[in-house]
Amino acid sequence: MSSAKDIAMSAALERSFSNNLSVSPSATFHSPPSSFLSGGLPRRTTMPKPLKPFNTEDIKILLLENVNQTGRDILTAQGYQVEFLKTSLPEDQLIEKIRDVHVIGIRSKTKLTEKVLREAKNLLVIGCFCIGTNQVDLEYAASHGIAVFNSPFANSRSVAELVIAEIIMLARQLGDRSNEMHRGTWNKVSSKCWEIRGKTLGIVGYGHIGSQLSVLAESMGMSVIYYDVLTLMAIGTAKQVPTLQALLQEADFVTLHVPETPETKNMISSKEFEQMKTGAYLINASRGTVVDIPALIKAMRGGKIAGAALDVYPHEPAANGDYFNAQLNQWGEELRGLNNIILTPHIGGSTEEAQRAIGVEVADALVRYINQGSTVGSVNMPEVTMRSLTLDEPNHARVIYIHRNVPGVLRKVTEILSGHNVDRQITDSKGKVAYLMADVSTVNTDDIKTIHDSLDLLNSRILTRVLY
Ligand SMILES: NC(=O)C1=CN([C@@H]2O[C@H](COP(=O)(O)OP(=O)(O)OC[C@H]3O[C@@H](n4cnc5c(N)ncnc54)[C@H](O)[C@@H]3O)[C@@H](O)[C@H]2O)C=CC1
Ligand SMILES: O=C(O)C(=O)COP(=O)(O)O
Repeated sequence: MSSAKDIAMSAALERSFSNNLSVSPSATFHSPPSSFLSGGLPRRTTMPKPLKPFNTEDIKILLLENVNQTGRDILTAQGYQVEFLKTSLPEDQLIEKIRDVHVIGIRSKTKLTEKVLREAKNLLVIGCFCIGTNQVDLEYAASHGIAVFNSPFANSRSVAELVIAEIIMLARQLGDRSNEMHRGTWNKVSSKCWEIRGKTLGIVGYGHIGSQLSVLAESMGMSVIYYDVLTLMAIGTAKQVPTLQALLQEADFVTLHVPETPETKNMISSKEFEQMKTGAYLINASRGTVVDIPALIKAMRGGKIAGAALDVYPHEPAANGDYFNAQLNQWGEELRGLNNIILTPHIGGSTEEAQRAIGVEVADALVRYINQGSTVGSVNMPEVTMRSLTLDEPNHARVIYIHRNVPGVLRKVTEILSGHNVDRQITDSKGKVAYLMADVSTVNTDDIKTIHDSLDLLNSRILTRVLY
């Protein structure tokens, strides 16, 4: 029977068949860093050391958009090769780079379209170190066996706090007064400056951010109404309204917290501005496509809208630097010329607290997926996990078979595994893709190769991985 080390070697070899990993002859087990153990998998009282599968130095990771140090530390501690860039990349450079890597970490700017992903022949997993996943073609990724993870709420509080600040800034025209003082002008006015106490906040999209904001706004004396496509539990004394129109007609401040989808594109346009109260305010910290910017400019110039705060834009640059001058948009100059408009460079989630938490959460999810195949928290794969195999379980292998969700697959997989003891197995599906995970024992190097090759020959195969 092979030793655990042999099996790790063979696992690395097996992976090289499906993922073109180069395999170093020095594959060994290392004691795992603490992050490996902190991933939310079942713990035992006397914790056997989880196996560190295959040669982790073979895993190549590209991190873009200044992913936080916490995340980089977790990934480098695993021994992976981590390349880090502060900015996003233009499409041609992205395509060049993505061909080579097994993992890519991005934030909201990097567009992983079908065109880009088609070139990503070795890619196993994408980490979105942010909330939004609209920048990734999730369906294409899933149908090619690429799992996608994000951080669903680690920056929600930061966004909600930014919006609170903006509500008061707009109500008191703070941006304009501050700009005037910077230019040396003393302009003390109270006309059309308001307290927020007693005013109505209309929240569009009552998810993680919207509901957090609801709590903060009520604690400052605002009344909260919200509109959402789902019927959701109201927090505090907030009230759900049945239509967007009902919200727009009643709210003094309208704030948007919906994802970017075809339905939310230009959700707030001329018709919606017409429906808003005269003198109302608009805040958009969701996605730039949700607001029709020329319509906003018109509504502000005509006095219908008394102020606006924009954190997000239809086109955002890959790196810090000149924006309105560099971007091909006709309205940049017009926006800057308006009164009482706050323009921020997509900083809703940009706090130390949020970025550190996101770094840890997403990097941990990537490690669990790469090393153990666990898809818990994935946004485009069925959620499947099992406890990790440990050093006191030699001659085991973990089989991961991502396949098209069609009839008859399980029978064929069972046949392939039938010569071995299947210690545990779990399978689940999401749409057209299914994910099967099985731990088999009494396997040696040749067995693993046979299992891998046989699974690879099935018509239903999307991706086969054998770990340990
Ligand atoms: N400015 C920034 O830095 C940040 C922006 N965001 C953006 O904020 C968005 C919202 O974030 P979360 O609250 O965490 O998302 P979430 O998924 O928790 O909540 C979104 C809510 O919008 C609702 N919704 C979806 N489509 C809708 C529609 N057509 N009409 C009405 N409601 C609709 C959903 O049912 C859900 O309740 C993210 O998708 C992201 O695009 C998120 C974090 C930071
Ligand atoms: O979390 C999100 O969806 C955001 O919009 C924040 O994006 P960022 O990480 O700042 O690129």
